Amino acid sequence: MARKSSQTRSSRRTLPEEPVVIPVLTVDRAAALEVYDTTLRDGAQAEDVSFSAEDKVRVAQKLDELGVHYIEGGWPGANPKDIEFFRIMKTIPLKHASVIAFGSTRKASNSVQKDQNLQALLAAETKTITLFGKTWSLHVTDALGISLAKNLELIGDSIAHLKSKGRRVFYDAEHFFDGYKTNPEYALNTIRKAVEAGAERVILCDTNGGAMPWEIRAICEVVRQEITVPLGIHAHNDCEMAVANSLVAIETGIIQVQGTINGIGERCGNANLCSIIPNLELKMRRPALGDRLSHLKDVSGFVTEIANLMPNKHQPYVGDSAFAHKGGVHIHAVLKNALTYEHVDPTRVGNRQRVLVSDYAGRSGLLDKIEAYGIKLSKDHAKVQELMDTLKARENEGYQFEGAEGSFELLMRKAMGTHKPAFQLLGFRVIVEKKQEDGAPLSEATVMIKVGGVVEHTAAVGAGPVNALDHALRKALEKFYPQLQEVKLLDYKVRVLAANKGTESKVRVLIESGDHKDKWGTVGVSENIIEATWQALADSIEYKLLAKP
Ligand SMILES: CC(=O)SCCNC(=O)CCNC(=O)[C@H](O)C(C)(C)COP(=O)(O)OP(=O)(O)OC[C@H]1O[C@@H](n2cnc3c(N)ncnc32)[C@H](O)[C@@H]1OP(=O)(O)O
Ligand SMILES: CC(=O)C(=O)O
Repeated sequence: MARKSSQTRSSRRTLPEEPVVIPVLTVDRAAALEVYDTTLRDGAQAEDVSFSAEDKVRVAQKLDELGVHYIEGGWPGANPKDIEFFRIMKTIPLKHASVIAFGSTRKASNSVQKDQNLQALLAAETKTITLFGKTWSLHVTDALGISLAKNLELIGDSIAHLKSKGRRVFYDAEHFFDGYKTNPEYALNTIRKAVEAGAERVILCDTNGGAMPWEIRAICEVVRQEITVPLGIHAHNDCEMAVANSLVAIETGIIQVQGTINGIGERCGNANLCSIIPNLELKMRRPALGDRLSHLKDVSGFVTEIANLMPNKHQPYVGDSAFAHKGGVHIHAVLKNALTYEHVDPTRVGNRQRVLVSDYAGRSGLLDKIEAYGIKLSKDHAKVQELMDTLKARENEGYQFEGAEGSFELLMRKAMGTHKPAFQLLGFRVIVEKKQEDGAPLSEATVMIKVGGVVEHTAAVGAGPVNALDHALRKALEKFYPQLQEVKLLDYKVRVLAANKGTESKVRVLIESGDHKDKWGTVGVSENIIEATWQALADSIEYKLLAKP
């Protein structure tokens, strides 16, 4: 069967009549927007994230390809890794972005000349420096322990010093919204001071992420009347408002938006650029990256990998599930016209439509899958109903085919009567032996299989029973099918089904395998973890050996 990639499917995307346009309120729609990425600085402040200097360089290059305008690379006064990053970046030409060093205003006890933080910022040799300072009287008195007047001095002379050394300065007004709500006049005085000292941008920060969109709108509108330099917004996500707050700020005329890829950042994260950018481009018609928007999913995945985080499938726009349809009613409609259940075309952000196979699907979804293998059947064909029944029965037993397209393809071929098994299992045995209380257990597996008329019997050891079984099976099969040498086990997941049965529970094993050009998932279910593993392993091998074009 020739399988067509689901990526090649292009559902119709048409509307019978034009929708009414609800206008956005943007004051100055013509003003060019600046996308300021702080994945490498504020994103690195996320729990569980740690970038090496080399990681940071790779991410910076990727962000440059994406076309962001500014990349905040780190705080050079904070650690040697960040100093190293700025050193390396001096030797790497970027096409679109400028790299920015970040740090605070001088310490109250230091002069600007002696302040180590300002010295390190200058030593990073970036054209632009982003300096953050205190806005909120609470922070001035309780965190810094200085007078309100002294804080204004810190802001003014730190910025003026960096300007005198030929740097452009962007000023991050930390806790601007909380500060404004407590003492509006003082909050405005801090940013007036920054502008007077030469700051070219003033970025209003919702540092604690506690502001609501209507507060952001009202306060930004006041600041727009007071401050002549272009403004920015830097929002945190503690109330899950960071994206909304950033967009509302832009609607009031703010031109720089700060955020991180995938929204990573301290506590609940920063404003997610992977949502902000497509919302700007596709919903507000404000160009941010232009034709590079379609690189967004790729960049999102790259940062997840480098940060060593679990991908969030359900992330808007760029998650694997963002355009995945599971409900039968949805699938039925979306296959006729994608607009029925998709708010935008997934390809605009580099994503794709997916139709999932599950017991929530009806025959339309199944037919779509079958058609992807080049088979045309009518909706009421007996085979379709038979396969649907098998699928639902399997899902009822605990199988899940959403992440196991390899097992699904085998199931479908078996139902259609076109599958020729590559081997027959005659038996396996797995032994785990522990001889001493403090000794490591030994795992050994033997496998007997038949290929054509030839019986093969092999044994292998492994790091654990699964590994031993995998080794023994491959050892038995590789002389018949040398192409199996290129198959790698990429992921192995076990999920306990109905945990209330304790160690008697059924488990579902999901295996992801891959070779140099393809990746596939397979599944097994049993009360016995080794049997569940066997099913998933055997499917993985069978899938690899399918005759494909
Ligand atoms: C909202 C934000 O995300 S701001 C960025 C936050 N990010 C980070 O803090 C990550 C990097 N930070 C670090 O590595 C360290 O905190 C350093 C190197 C900057 C400072 O380390 P230390 O000198 O040991 O100070 P420590 O971390 O204990 O305390 C922070 C210091 O900064 C001072 N400080 C904080 N904000 C400001 C400011 N806006 N202006 C001047 N000084 C400030 C505090 O008063 C305190 O100084 P003190 O010890 O003299 O009272
Ligand atoms: C500057 C910054 O990161 C903040 O205020 O959140």
